[in-house]
Amino acid sequence: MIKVGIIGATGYAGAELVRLLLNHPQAEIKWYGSRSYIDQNFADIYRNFFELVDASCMDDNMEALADQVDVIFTATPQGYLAGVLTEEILQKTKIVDLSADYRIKDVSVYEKWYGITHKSPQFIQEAVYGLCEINRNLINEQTRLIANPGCYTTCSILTAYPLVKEGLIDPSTLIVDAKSGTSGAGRGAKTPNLFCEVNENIKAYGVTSHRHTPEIEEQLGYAAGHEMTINFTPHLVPMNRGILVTEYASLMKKVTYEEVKAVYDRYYKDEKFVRVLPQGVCPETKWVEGSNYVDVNFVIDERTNRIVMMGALDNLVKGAAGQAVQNMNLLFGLEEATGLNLVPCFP
Ligand SMILES: NC(=O)C1=CN([C@@H]2O[C@H](COP(=O)(O)OP(=O)(O)OC[C@H]3O[C@@H](n4cnc5c(N)ncnc54)[C@H](OP(=O)(O)O)[C@@H]3O)[C@@H](O)[C@H]2O)C=CC1
Ligand SMILES: CC(=O)N[C@@H](CCC(=O)OP(=O)(O)O)C(=O)O
Repeated sequence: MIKVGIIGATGYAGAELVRLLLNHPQAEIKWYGSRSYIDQNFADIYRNFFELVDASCMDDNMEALADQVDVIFTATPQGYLAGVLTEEILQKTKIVDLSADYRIKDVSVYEKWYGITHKSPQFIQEAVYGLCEINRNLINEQTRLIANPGCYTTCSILTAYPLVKEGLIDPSTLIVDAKSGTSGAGRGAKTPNLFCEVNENIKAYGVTSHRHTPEIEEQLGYAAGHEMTINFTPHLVPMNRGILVTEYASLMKKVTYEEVKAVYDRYYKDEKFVRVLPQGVCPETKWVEGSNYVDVNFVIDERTNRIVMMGALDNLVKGAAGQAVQNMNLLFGLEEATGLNLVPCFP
């Protein structure tokens, strides 16, 4: 059994990790880390775990935890892991970080967009960007630190990746319009996320300044083979879970539906968690909810010579905890989908 510790188990992403790991045949949760609920029953905080979890919340002492577990998931705010990570910890245990601390290779870019000083940039180069469909060859039993991609970025990157990589679209024209349910903002109380602010409403935020912009640019830039600059506009919508992205770009040449479909199929036909939908079917968040799937599709607009690419995923599963478990499986040489055979739920 893989012994697991979760720092930030009491947050939305951490609690989703608990839900997934309870069903994982080879993982055992040893540590439910918290900051505000130390010594309280975990199942008193999230009553969906009543009679399923019999454990109290522990503190966030990474040094003590590293002696006891094989892997630590940090589902904590930006800057937390960078502030506590040491070489000693990494020598004892593996880490899958759900925050953005190690996702961006250029520390000055991280510091500019996040507005915080990175406390341990010496580990940035070592961290592997854990987008399994693209980087699985870099993740193995020797890997110590995974920078788990987040919800908007996973959806945005996987939706456009094949066409950027194949040079079918002009990367300089890419526009990513994204929508998220409110669980994407975490469990902490914030006025813009109160019921009356969100219900019956839809609003853009972080326009031209959202911190996921450089992450998408960096990763799609690797696919393009050169630096990219994009527009990324997130919106908050009155749903619990779900990310929907609609991406627009100019085509480099005239292409048919069949040609583009063949490209998507070439990249994703063997990918269990990426589903390329049939012609004319647009991805919807409700068809991926509770699962580790990303649904993608596209429509060519011959009138404007642009292509519209679409993707949908569950922000807490493929956008966070599910992807983190996928990475854990690779880190321990397990079949990548172990514990992740989750059928989407509806209604
Ligand atoms: N929500 C989502 O859809 C996604 C989130 N993420 C990322 O996952 C991480 C967690 O997000 P989310 O679960 O939404 O956030 P939440 O606000 O719901 O949870 C944050 C967690 O971190 C703990 N925590 C907060 N501050 C500290 C601290 N100083 N020291 C130790 N623990 C602390 C909290 O503990 P306590 O509650 O006990 O105080 C809580 O368990 C973030 O980095 C986020 O960007 C990534 C992808 C998707
Ligand atoms: C709705 C909402 O507020 N969403 C969050 C994204 C949370 C997340 O996924 O952050 P990381 O991918 O960086 O981990 C936001 O826009 O900041």
